[in-house]
Parts: sequence; C-alpha cells; structure tokens
Amino acid sequence: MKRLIKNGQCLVDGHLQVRDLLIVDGKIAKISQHITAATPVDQIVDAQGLFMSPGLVDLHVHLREPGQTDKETVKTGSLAAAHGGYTTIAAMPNVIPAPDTPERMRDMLVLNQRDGAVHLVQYATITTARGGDELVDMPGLKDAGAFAFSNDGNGVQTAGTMYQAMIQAARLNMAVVAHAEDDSLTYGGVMHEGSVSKRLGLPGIPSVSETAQVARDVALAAATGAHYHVCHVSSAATVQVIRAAKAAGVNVTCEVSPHHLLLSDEKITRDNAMLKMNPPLGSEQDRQALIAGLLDGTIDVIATDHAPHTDAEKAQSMLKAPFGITGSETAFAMLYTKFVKSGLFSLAQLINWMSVSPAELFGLNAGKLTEGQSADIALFDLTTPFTIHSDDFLSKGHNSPFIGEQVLGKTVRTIVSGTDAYLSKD
Ligand SMILES: NC(=O)N[C@@H](CC(=O)O)C(=O)O
Ligand SMILES: [Zn+2]
Repeated sequence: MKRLIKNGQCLVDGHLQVRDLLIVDGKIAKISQHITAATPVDQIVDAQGLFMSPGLVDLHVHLREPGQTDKETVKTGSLAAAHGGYTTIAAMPNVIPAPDTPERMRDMLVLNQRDGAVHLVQYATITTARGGDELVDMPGLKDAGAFAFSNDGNGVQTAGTMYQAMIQAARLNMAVVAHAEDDSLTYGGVMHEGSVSKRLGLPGIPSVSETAQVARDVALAAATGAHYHVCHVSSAATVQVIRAAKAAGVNVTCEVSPHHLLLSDEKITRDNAMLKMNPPLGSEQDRQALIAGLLDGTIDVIATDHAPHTDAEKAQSMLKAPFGITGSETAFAMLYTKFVKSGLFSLAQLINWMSVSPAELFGLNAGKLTEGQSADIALFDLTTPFTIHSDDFLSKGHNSPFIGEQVLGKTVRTIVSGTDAYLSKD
C-alpha cells in the first residue's frame, strides 16, 4: 500500500515549509520538497494549505473500559483522540477492574489492541485497586506490557509506599506517573480554595494538597533516582517546587492540561459542573505560572486528562457531579487559537509540547516525521474558523467547557500507521 501526501506544510527548523510525504506499508518512506512516485501509488492525498504535523501524543486519557462504558469505551475514546489529531495515547488505569495484576494487564492490552483506533499504551496501577499500600507486582506488570505506573484519580497517600514503588520503578527503568493529592488537605472541596470559592459559597480545595505531595515525591525521586512524572500540574507553588527540583538534578518531568492553561477559577461565576475537575482550575496567578513554566522548560508536556462523564452526572451541582472534563477533541484547536494565534507560543513549541516531548520523555516511537518512522500524521486546517459543537464529538462525553468556542485548527485527517483513523466529512 502506497500513499503520497502532496504539498503539506511541515515544520522544518521551526518554520513551515511545503513537503511531500510518501507512505509505503505504514511507514514514512520519503519526505522531501517534491516527490514524483516512480511507481504508481494507491492514493494521492492533497494537503495543499494544510499543516502536516507528526501525530499528537497524549500521556493522559481516561477510556472508562472496562467498567464504565456508558461514559466511554476504548473504541469511542480512541476515535475521539484521532479526531483531535492524536495518534498515540496513554490510558489511565482507573477502570474497573483496574489493571493491577499481570493477568488483568494482558486482558486490557487485548481489548486495547482490538478496539484502539490509534496507538494505545496502558498504565498499570501503583497499588492494588489504586488505593491503600499494597504494591502491585511491578516486574510482572512490566513483563505483561505496562507502559508506566500510576494511581491516577488518587494520590499515593503514604510516603513509604511511594518510596518503595520508586525504588522498584527505578530498578525496572519505568516511570512513576503521579496524580498528586494529599487527601488530608482537600476537605471535601469541589473547586480551588480562594476568593471565588468563598464568594460562591462552595467548599474549596487548598492548592497545597497538590504542592505538599509533589514536594514529598521529588524528595523521594531524589533519593531513589526514579523517573517521577507529575500529572496535571495546576498551581504556581507546584511549578516552583518542580523548577527547583529540576535545577537540583532530580529526574522529574511534568504535564499541564489545556484547561489549566486556558481557564482560571475566575471563569466560575456560578455553580457549573462543566468547570469541575481535579485538580481544580487555579487562580489567574496560577494560570500565568503554568504558562511561564512551559516557556522556561519546567513543564515538559501538555496532556489532556480527557475525562468523559455522562450528561446526567455533569448536569448536577458541583457539589455532586464527578470531577473531570473531556479534552481530546478540543485541545489542539483551543491551544492553537488562544496561544499560537496570539503570538504567545510558536507552532513549533506547541507541537513540541503536544507530540515531540511526550514521545521523547517516555521513549515512544512517535513525535517525528522522518523516513523509516511509522506514518503517524495529523493534517490540520489552520485558516478556516469553525465552532466547537458537541454533535461533532466522537467521545461519548459531552462534558467540555469549550463547546461553542470559535476556533482555528480543525483536524482534517489523522493517519495511524499509514491508514486513516479520522477523516473529516467536509
Ligand atoms: N481529572 C479528573 O477530574 N478526573 C479524572 C481523574 C484524574 O485524572 O484525576 C477522571 O477519571 O474522571
Ligand atoms: Zn489525575
């Protein structure tokens, strides 16, 4: 099977340049200014005027299968990712049952392989059923094919448990990917604790619940040498802890979500569960610190934390609704529109944070358009405005605060191993 993509706009040394790209048997056979197929090709894709990017890489998605297939499935969640231009995603283990044994991991991988529309890697838990202090069989889970270890959805509450997990992870050369949240500091809150939560009379979550646990964990990472990756960093103080740890040579990396870059608690003007997620939207000062953290290299990656829930659940008060919003299908367009068009980020920086850097940090075979590489490619239209409609979502979740936004950066086609995983209807 041979496909030739003609006249795509590619990032070359940070600048857009026109390129042709030849795909043979799922791999990039050639990329150059002008390719005339010596032998006939099966298909020519006209990419005139489109941005041709390495497929995006998302280190943090929730696919809900098994256990909560009314919210999402491997199929719908991975199709949603493809719709967002993602070609590789990492699935969090807060499914039921959780992949916390080698056998469950193997079952999970069979399901992912069968139903995944994009490349899909799978986190194992750190502890049994993502709680308590019983460590999983980490070598067994690595052998079974786990990508990394995470209790995402919950923090590991006991320092000694995290310490033992990091000792083993370091030995296995695997990352510990942490949802940082000290449960003794959250006080049943539903949004960021600050002037807005006080004005609305809603219980607040102090941001120190995140920062305190990250501070503990960077000390443990320093002591063990493990690769410690912090999920969805949300506060200025946490950014500062990670900045200092990196300066001290600790093996720490971290991600920020699009919503923490785009929104702050000032956007919460009433009880609105579409703006309820964990960690919560921080203050405007936190948001500015996250942007600064990306720009100075403290924050390595943008990951969506795509967290679908049912319409009925999210129609409830913030006091009752589950934490989480979707992100796969809106991330690129929102970030491109708000940050690249405004000149704050370059397109090359955005693609670095959304594709190159996550691939490099986790040794994923992705994030570049080079000969011999798997043909994982996203084609985006950067010039035609469109409105984000929930009817267009392939996710089962419609819980996005970005519905109704007018944006640029529509995904036209997403190619995974040479084959279309998403193709726009218009
Ligand atoms: N982020 C969220 O608000 N929710 C996530 C869990 C998580 O990533 O912590 C979920 O699974 O719904
Ligand atoms: Zn989390």
